[in-house]
Amino acid sequence: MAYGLRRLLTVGEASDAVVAAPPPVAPREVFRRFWPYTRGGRGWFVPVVLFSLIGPAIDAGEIWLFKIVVDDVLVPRDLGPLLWLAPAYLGLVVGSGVLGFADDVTSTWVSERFLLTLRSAVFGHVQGLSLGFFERRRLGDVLSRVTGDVDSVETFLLSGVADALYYVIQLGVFLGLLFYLQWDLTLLALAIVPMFWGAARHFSRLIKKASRERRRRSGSISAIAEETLGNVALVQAYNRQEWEQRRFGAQNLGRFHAVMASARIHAVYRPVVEMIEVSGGLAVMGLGTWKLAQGQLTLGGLLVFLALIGKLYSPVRGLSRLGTVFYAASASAERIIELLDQRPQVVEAAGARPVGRARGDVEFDGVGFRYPGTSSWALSDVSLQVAAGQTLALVGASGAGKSTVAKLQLRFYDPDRGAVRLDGTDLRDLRLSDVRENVAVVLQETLVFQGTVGDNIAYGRPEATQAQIVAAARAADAHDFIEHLPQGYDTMVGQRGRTLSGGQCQRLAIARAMNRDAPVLLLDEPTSGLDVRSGRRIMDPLRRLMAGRTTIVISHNLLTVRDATHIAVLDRGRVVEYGTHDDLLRQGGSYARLHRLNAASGSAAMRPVPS
Ligand SMILES: Nc1ncnc2c1ncn2[C@@H]1O[C@H](COP(=O)(O)OP(=O)(O)OP(=O)(O)O)[C@@H](O)[C@H]1O
Repeated sequence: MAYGLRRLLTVGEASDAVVAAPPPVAPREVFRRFWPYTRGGRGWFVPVVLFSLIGPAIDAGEIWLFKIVVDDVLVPRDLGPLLWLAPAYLGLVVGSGVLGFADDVTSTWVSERFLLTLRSAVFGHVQGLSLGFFERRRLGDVLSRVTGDVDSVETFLLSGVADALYYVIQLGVFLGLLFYLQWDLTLLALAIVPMFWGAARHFSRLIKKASRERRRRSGSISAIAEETLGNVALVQAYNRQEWEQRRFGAQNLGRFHAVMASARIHAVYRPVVEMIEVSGGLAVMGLGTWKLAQGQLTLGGLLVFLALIGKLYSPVRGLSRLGTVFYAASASAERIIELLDQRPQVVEAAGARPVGRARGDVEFDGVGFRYPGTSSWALSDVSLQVAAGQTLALVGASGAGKSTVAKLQLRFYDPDRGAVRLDGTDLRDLRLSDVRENVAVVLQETLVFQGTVGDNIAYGRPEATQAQIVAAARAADAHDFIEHLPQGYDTMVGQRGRTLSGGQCQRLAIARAMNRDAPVLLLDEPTSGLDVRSGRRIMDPLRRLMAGRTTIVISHNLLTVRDATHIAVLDRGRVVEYGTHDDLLRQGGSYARLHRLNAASGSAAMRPVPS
């Protein structure tokens, strides 16, 4: 029997959850962390407390009137007192209705205000984290925390506390009345309270465990759904639907088990509480009937006493249930705290200098960099110099470190050794937003947002006028195709530009960079993914974009590379060749070898392989 019960209350914590559980946090710490977010709604705490005081008083009044009805109307069979009792009773009911309305509206306002502040704060915090965080974490889980877990924190901090207060006041009022009526019967009724607490303590621990598991599984479900649906083309092309379905199913089943465990625990807990309550009630009824027989108590007195006991148990039960609710909510609070505790790896220095518009001199000076949590150097001892207006082309095998150079230039990461400089100043001494203000990017995978074509071009400079947007589009050779879209610049483009072709997306990205008009330009394989014709087609717009700007171009397209002032060949994080196109041809190294190969095959594309 004991074994069966233990199995019934077991919460399985399987190790296959996609998302790890956060470290536990003490309730006091949860309060300390979230209390500041109640600012702005605290003025309303006073009326909420006041309503909690009046509510039980009205309840007690109603019960007291009931006693008078029994003793003065029913027992003597006299209608007289009903003339004042009826309006008094109605008055109390109306009062309680008005109070209930005010209480509902204010407490919802306070709770929702808190949620409004907290959710925005969590979103703002997550947005401010460094790229490294997003490269390590599962986006779906982060989303589930911002949307789902935030709600539970409210229970912990506000509605839970308000309910607790309400129950304590109810307890005080009813206990006072009970002691006033019959102190010995009250003591007997209270004998069960320690049993309540014991049961609540035991069960709340189990419930917390189940809730933690449930939230973790919910995070895993969102993570898999986000990954699968976000890459639906890949999933379908490789017929991985069934595999993804199984992966999703496993987490879904994990959540099901966690919810079932929680339901079983609650289902056992409820009758346990009821049993304790009924035994208390029966004991009181026994002693009460004996007192009635002895003439020490009127019938009205006994009925009122029993009604009050019923009322008394409700806050006791409520308080013990609240314990379990608290524990369940704290599982979510832990997930939010873990998110809030993440610090951006890239932070702005205290006395960071504003830059304004930079000249555009870029320098990598003995840069060494390892991605957090990895042991190999993605870049080691990389020194590069690009004077304002010049172009540096980076070539190298896949994984050589080309994109890492771009990430350091944008200060998505800081180098572990050496320094990256803009106009001679270490990026770490400059204002972060200014560093990025001075760089425009065109990436391999073009990022197109849900919105109109015009909005997408204006993304980097929202204050741009329509004329500026059109000028940027013309320079990017995008104006013609935009004009042919159903609503021109007002045509909506889907997320990630699914409604545009690769070349069109790329020209949109060039227009966006053009509109941004930054002195430094980062082009990360802007022609990759395009066929030869589309690739050639964006060369002219690219050249127009590069004119007068410092450009770092990562490319295996010979046309872009040849134009560059300098070319650096990267191999396993090191610069192995550096010079102009002609220098490198003369040196006869891997660049020259590739160039010969390309010339022989007549192809414009080149991708050096490590020799
Ligand atoms: N977020 C990351 N965390 C850990 N390691 C990373 C991360 N991004 C890149 N790396 C590693 O750093 C090295 C350099 O990667 P990088 O993306 O800079 O290469 P790349 O030359 O741009 O390659 P490609 O031409 O394929 O885009 C690789 O070994 C890669 O595995």
